[in-house]
Amino acid sequence: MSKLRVAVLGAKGRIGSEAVRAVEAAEDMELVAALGRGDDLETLAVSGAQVAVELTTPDSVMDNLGYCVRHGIHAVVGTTGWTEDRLTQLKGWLADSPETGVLIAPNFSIGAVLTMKFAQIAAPWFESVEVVELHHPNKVDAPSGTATRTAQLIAEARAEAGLPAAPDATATALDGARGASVDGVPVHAIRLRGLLAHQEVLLGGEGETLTIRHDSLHHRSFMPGILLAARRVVHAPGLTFGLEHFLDLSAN
Ligand SMILES: NC(=O)c1ccc[n+]([C@@H]2O[C@H](COP(=O)([O-])OP(=O)(O)OC[C@H]3O[C@@H](n4cnc5c(N)ncnc54)[C@H](O)[C@@H]3O)[C@@H](O)[C@H]2O)c1
Ligand SMILES: O=C(O)C1=N[C@H](C(=O)O)CCC1
Repeated sequence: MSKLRVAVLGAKGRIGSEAVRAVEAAEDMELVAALGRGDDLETLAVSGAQVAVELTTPDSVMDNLGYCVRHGIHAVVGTTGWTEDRLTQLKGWLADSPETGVLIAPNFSIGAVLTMKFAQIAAPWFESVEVVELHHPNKVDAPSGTATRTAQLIAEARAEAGLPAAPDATATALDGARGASVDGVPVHAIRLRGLLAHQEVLLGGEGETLTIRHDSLHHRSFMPGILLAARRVVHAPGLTFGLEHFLDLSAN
């Protein structure tokens, strides 16, 4: 059987360099290109890449995806910084290239995907909820893409259940003391040397609290999700947002 031809963009970065090793080690894949900042995107077409794994920076991702979609190269995207405007632009490009698939995953680690799912399930049952994300201090965006997505899913679940805003009597606060509000859910971002990527979802009701915590301790935690996504995205035209759509998360 022919191998899946995979390229990595951001190949010298923290997660990109790990992805290069993971693709090289995968028996059903061939690493056909490994691009860093300033490298010629034409390499992707010339190398015959079927899937580009995009792990660069929020200022580079749109140009890279524009190229991939124009050339019918499927993409698996871990880069953060997604806004409604960016998603609308990407969907427009995909409409002109209907056989191309793009998977955007706020987080590729299975534990983080499950954290989001568990938080979504728990959200309607608790009065209070806050999200704390903790990352290495070289991270350029805050809050993390994972925390933003987690808060959006929680807010949707609370709205569907008809829950009012969480109780909060704060009358005076220093700017930032109550975190950033993502759809009404407070999100707090910690940056600390020694950390990689961690998240806590804190839920509270009368007389009880529930804490859902996930820790990525090594960039290897993201690799099974990236490889799975690369295998699946070639069969999933259009935009898929969230790795959970490529996993069967239904409980037996
Ligand atoms: N979804 C996930 O599971 C997940 C996990 C970890 C990191 N991330 C995200 O991935 C991105 C990269 O994270 P990182 O920690 O590896 O950052 P990093 O700064 O270590 O790596 C980014 C790399 O991309 C390169 N780059 C920038 N523009 C480029 C371009 N146009 N073409 C090719 N390469 C380019 C940079 O030179 C750098 O080497 C961030 O947005 C981060 O939040 C996502
Ligand atoms: O290290 C990073 O940067 C990470 N970024 C993603 C995010 O913003 O959620 C995923 C976790 C690691």
